[in-house]
Amino acid sequence: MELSLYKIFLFSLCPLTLLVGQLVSFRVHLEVDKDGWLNTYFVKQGWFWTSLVGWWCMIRYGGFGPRGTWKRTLLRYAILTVWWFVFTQSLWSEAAPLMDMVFTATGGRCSFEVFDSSDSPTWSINEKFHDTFSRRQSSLQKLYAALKKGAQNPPTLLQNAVSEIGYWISEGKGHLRGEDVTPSQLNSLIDSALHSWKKINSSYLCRSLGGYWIGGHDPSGHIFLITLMCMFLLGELQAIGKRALRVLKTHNRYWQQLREHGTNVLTMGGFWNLVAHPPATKKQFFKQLGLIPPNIGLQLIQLIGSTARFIVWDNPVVLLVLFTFLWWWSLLITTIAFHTLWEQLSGLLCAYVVAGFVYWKLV
Ligand SMILES: CCCCCCCC/C=C\CCCCCCCC(=O)SCCNC(=O)CCNC(=O)[C@H](O)C(C)(C)COP(=O)(O)O
Ligand SMILES: Nc1ncnc2c1ncn2[C@@H]1O[C@H](COP(=O)(O)O)[C@@H](OP(=O)(O)O)[C@H]1O
Repeated sequence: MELSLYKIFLFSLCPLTLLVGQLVSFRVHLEVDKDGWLNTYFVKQGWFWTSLVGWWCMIRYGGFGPRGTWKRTLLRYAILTVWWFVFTQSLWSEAAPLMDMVFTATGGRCSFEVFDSSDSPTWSINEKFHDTFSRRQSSLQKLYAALKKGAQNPPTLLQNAVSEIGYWISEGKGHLRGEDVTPSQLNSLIDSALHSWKKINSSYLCRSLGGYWIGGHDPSGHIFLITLMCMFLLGELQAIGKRALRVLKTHNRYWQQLREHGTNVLTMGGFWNLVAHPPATKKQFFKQLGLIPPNIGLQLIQLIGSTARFIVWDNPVVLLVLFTFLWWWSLLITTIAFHTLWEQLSGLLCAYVVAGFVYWKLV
């Protein structure tokens, strides 16, 4: 295989991003919302989006035609999908994914340290017990449900623990003050009860019971997945790139429409006013929408429609590039804000060796 400039870019993008992220993290401290829309709906469902865009490009650029490259693409996709699945997902409900096996084999476990067991006389929730208020609340609810479900004829102390958690859920405070039990006793009671009922060997199961993963070496699942996704999309771009560029250049009509309708919309009375003073409420938004002259409204709808058609139907390579950029950006954020360097490196390496082999040997 000859080493083109593109190949150098493909093979070095993720390792270089990790390096840059590490350097930036020395100077910048980032607070990232784990439950933001990008992470929740896109990165955490990343293999779905990547498959969809990858295969859609394959279909639209004639990959399934007589001279299509679908057989090779399918082989590469199948290898990457199997590896993604084995590394991050449970093959069956009792089995742990590989990344969680590494974690438990290196001393990690699912913890249920709910209450702060420092010397403080007042009962409070342990700061390490999940990182935001809403995550804490939902984890307390999961824990409450798990304890109620698991304990048939629970001993009094465990009953106390359940009712204490119930109090924290409904009142935001506890009621065991002054009773003859300490926070650390309750913690170990909850911990040993749950660990004796179930073999908690995956982060998914741990979270579903309200616990959190501590200790051990936890290879970054995000870095693993994003590296796999970037390499798949950029790797397949090689196969469709030339054709996609040719198609992109033939859409003069769209550019002409964009210029015409775009100029009309931009010069519309009140447009810049709308940009400068965006509506604060939904009501205002619809009121301002109603003020748009009908012919301009029609042009706006046509513009949105033809842009969607231009991107999704005629030139899905734009989607491929947008998604690759989205994944790359999330990779950078993950390398700046999450995990230790070694956990980032192991996540990267586990994806890189397989994706590297696939795009080195199977192209
Ligand atoms: C598929 C056959 C190809 C034939 C081609 C026919 C053409 C059809 C055209 C389009 C079809 C599109 C196919 C879509 C199939 C998609 C299949 C899926 O992948 S569905 C599952 C999606 N799941 C995910 O993406 C989850 C990803 N998330 C994770 O792995 C983890 O959450 C994490 C590693 C990111 C983090 O783990 P955590 O424990 O730390 O939270
Ligand atoms: N780019 C990103 N944006 C938001 N959250 C991220 C992120 N990268 C990682 N995380 C979060 O950091 C935690 C560790 O990720 P991972 O082990 O997969 O690398 C995960 O938390 P949760 O699993 O609690 O949501 C994940 O959602």
